[in-house]
Amino acid sequence: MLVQAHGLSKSYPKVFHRSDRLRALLRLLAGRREVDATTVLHDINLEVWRGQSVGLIGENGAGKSTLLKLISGVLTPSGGNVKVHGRIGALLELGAGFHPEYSGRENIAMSAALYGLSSDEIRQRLPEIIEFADIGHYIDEPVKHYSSGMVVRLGFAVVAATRPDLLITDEVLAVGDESFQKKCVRWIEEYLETGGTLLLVSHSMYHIQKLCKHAIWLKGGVISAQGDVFDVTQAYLSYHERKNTTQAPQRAVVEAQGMEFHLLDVWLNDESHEMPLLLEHGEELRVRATVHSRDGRVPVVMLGIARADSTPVYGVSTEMDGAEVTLQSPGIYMAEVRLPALCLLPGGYTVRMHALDTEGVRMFDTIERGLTIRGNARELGLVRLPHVWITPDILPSLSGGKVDTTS
Ligand SMILES: Nc1ncnc2c1ncn2[C@@H]1O[C@H](COP(=O)(O)OP(=O)(O)OP(=O)(O)O)[C@@H](O)[C@H]1O
Repeated sequence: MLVQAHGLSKSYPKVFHRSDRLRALLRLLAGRREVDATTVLHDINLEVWRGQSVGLIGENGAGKSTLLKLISGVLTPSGGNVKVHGRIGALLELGAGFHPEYSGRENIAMSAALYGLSSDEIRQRLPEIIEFADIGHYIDEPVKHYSSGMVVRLGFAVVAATRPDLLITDEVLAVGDESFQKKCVRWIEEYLETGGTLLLVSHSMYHIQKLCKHAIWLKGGVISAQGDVFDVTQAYLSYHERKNTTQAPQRAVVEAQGMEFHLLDVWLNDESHEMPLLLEHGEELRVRATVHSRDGRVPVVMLGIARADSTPVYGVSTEMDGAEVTLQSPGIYMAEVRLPALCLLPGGYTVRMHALDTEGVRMFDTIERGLTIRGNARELGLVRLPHVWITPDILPSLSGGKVDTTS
């Protein structure tokens, strides 16, 4: 086991207002040491095994960064304890660990030394780290002149070169540009394939699902759910869906218009209204979406089907199938996918179309439509799978060759 946390908690003193500070000072002067505190993490029990990839999700202020800082030793717990049996590579706050006055090159040397690389190793790996960071002549400029993206590039390049036992990253993928994100995702995938362990904080469920097999949902400083990444992210997303239905709907529309890839509309069998589409079991489903691309780049479009209780059924994208989207007018693309003889069992489903960037890495927009499959079926589950019962009457024909399956 790589990480073991027992009853971990963290409190911060309550000193948000001037009056809080004054009260704290008066207490100290009166010889009382205890101060009012807010507990932001309560009784966290956690185990991470070697080779696991764990996503940490939750709303703003849920305590994700605090938990990562406790695990990486940047903060000390107020209660409980955490043990890490291995070398940690942590990408936490932007630029933490870099000296602003020194150049990128000098900072690489200092950070790599802190990670335990010898001066020979640093000299050997420097070109590879500089190549990974790929920030051109800025490598010899002081870090204080860097953009946030450049700082992340430098940080990731150093951590990648040191290949830690446990990689801890906090929203790193959200800062870099698309090509760097892609490079980081590829590096993390390779790192995991070769036995690495990952603890990743991200607000992007796409990245969490792509890189992690397990997930932990932190809510108000306690673990609300943990387990299989799809179960936990689905539970988290449906919690948000329920929450958002009680909020003003205009917000989503306004936000969507500022997006790089914005879904204009989604049609199920040529219908685009809010009412669920009614379909007989075994009929064809056609799903069409139009996407506005702010700078004209070609989007990746993804289709997802889930049962009404959020159980995922199927997901596929134009990128996975190597399918092209159609340019309709400047900046407007259309994607259509047809599912002949849809084998979903009768019930309520949600069809989702997602707009992603050209690389299929970042998800920008989602539109959902309801789908009701009608029909009489006593079978259980989500889909009707082709199958055959081996009955006495067809048994003799088995020796002759293949058996036809019913569908
Ligand atoms: N140094 C600090 N002093 C006081 N309170 C703090 C401090 N750092 C964090 N907090 C509080 O602790 C809570 C958890 O913060 P944390 O940064 O861990 O959340 P998070 O889940 O990472 O949020 P986000 O998604 O916004 O990054 C928040 O309410 C925050 O205001």
